Amino acid sequence: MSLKGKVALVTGAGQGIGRGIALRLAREGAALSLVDLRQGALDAVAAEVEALGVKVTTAIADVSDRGQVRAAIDHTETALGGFDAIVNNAGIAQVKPLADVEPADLDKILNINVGGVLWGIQAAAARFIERGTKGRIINACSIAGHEAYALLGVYSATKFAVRALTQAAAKEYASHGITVNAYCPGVVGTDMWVDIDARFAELTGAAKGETYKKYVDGIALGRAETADDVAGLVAFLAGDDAAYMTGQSVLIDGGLVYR
Ligand SMILES: NC(=O)C1=CN([C@@H]2O[C@H](COP(=O)(O)OP(=O)(O)OC[C@H]3O[C@@H](n4cnc5c(N)ncnc54)[C@H](O)[C@@H]3O)[C@@H](O)[C@H]2O)C=CC1
Ligand SMILES: CC(=O)C(C)=O
Repeated sequence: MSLKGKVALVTGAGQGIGRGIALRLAREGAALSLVDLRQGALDAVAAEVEALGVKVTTAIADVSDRGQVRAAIDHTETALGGFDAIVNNAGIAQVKPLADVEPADLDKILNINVGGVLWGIQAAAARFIERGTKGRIINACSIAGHEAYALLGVYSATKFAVRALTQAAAKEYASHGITVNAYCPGVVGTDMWVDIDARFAELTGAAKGETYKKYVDGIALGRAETADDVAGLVAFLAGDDAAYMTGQSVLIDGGLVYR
């Protein structure tokens, strides 16, 4: 598929899955607006994107802040001359037994994982409608959005919420030709999983690496997922071949959760 002439904004683009998505969309010809919390990380990914021969810009924004998300979209249009797709990828994990969750924990993860996706949907849809763009909204869900995991209960709840927002937004914006879908990765070897594994070790006494290995051992295709595995699905969702698809939260996990 070609995304030549399209402009895509990716949040959480400074590393991990977001970086992989940015590079893949760039390889398909899209101009990229990279959004994250850390300028150094954004600059490094921007250099990789630029080397692929497409235009790129960066913006610092905390996705839990609605005003900052809107400002990042404004910046994208000004810098790249358009805005066709948003990938609401930024998210955090939290490993805790439900009994130990504090109000501040809940606020933080809801504000980023659910608020960040909601503000991205809201701001992108408003701009697409204003411009008459049949835009694409693509959200980060997870296997944990289809099946909740012990010690990842609140994280799982945020991903169930992303699935709900994806369905509701698809219904609300379909009449404008805007599609809304989500990708649901399994176990991707990013820093997020390094942290999850370390927290499981603290809480359960598992050896370092043991929890990650246990999860990966459950994957039918026999290996951990890469950011590029996820990015291929996101490129499809951003492209013409997905024009008739909306409201779906698609599992891409090598065979781990079956729905
Ligand atoms: N790693 C995995 O196995 C899986 C990850 N996911 C989801 O994929 C998405 C990306 O995950 P990873 O790349 O693994 O995570 P990561 O932790 O490696 O990278 C996340 C990026 O998001 C940025 N970020 C965090 N909070 C932010 C905020 N408030 N505003 C702006 N940027 C922020 C971070 O600075 C970082 O660059 C997340 O939504 C995650 O829940 C879903 C399923 C599996
Ligand atoms: C990080 C994540 O979504 C899982 C369940 O691996």
